[in-house]
Amino acid sequence: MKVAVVGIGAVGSATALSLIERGGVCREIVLVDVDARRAAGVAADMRYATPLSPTVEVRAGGYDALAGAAVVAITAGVNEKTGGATDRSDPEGRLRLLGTNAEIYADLVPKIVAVAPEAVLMVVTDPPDPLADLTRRLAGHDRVFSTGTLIDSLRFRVHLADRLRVRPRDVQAMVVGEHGTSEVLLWSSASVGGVPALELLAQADQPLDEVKRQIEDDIRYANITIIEGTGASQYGIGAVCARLIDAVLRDERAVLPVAAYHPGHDVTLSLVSVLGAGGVQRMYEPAMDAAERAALERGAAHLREVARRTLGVTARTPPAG
Ligand SMILES: NC(=O)c1ccc[n+]([C@@H]2O[C@H](COP(=O)([O-])OP(=O)(O)OC[C@H]3O[C@@H](n4cnc5c(N)ncnc54)[C@H](O)[C@@H]3O)[C@@H](O)[C@H]2O)c1
Repeated sequence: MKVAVVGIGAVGSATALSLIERGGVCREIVLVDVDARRAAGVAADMRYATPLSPTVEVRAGGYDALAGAAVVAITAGVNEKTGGATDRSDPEGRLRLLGTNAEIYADLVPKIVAVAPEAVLMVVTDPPDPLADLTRRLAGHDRVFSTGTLIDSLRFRVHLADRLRVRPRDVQAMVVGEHGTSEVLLWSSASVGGVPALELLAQADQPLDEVKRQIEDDIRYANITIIEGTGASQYGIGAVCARLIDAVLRDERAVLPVAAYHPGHDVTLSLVSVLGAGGVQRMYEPAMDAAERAALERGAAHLREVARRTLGVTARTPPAG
């Protein structure tokens, strides 16, 4: 199996390395970047890690090298730092990057689809949900999903686990909606070993509202906290990308909060998605209380408005081709 990564900056490089280290996900990894020398340098560096993992080849190439790719991860474009989206008080957040990155996608998606018409396209570039809507349209097919709120859900689990002093793996907690400022943390269903997380947090000395607000801020602005330290969030998302590619290639039908076009909301957003061959196979609405549901509806309406305003289309516009 061949996997391609388009955009070999911080996120693309972390994705490729995670794929190698995860092991056994694919036989070949192709790296493509508008800066061909950069892609070649990263491939040359990573090749030396491959003898430590199950057999995998890494090489750089042009778009022609995507022929036969089963999954293409698109990580090309400006990040929050370069695109000026690092202000915690800005309600638009990552949506500020849409204009610039939509132009980049308009250039590269047709090139990908021309050589890899069967590939599942995984959108990682910010803002991933509107860009997945655009990609679906440009590609002319529905095998498109975005990494959505899986990374936010992992952050939720990690910060809850910190507070509750348990390992994150044993925390069940999900974020749905937009991968962005309108995302919705599902506090009502967050649990540890079947015990509601809110009940456990209420036993702490600190007032519950304060704890919730602190955790929400940690998650909502995790990207900015990371960027203030390193300039780019990359390792967490790189691991997420490799995990999702694995789920697609093995047709796992893994149940994960990733984003795909949802006809009911008429936009791409994250719900409970079944991920396997071909991308997202089904989506379910998770249990939500009234406030969470209202927040999800508001976020979806905002995403629809963004699609109309910035892309000049609604996601319902039939795919081209
Ligand atoms: N979905 C998520 O959860 C998530 C998490 C972290 C970052 N991101 C996003 O991922 C994107 C990449 O971030 P980064 O930190 O790696 O940025 P970066 O600047 O390090 O890398 C971007 C790469 O894209 C390449 N590129 C630009 N235009 C291209 C084109 N037309 N064709 C091919 N390659 C092109 C650049 O040469 C560069 O190597 C950003 O939009 C960032 O905000 C998303």
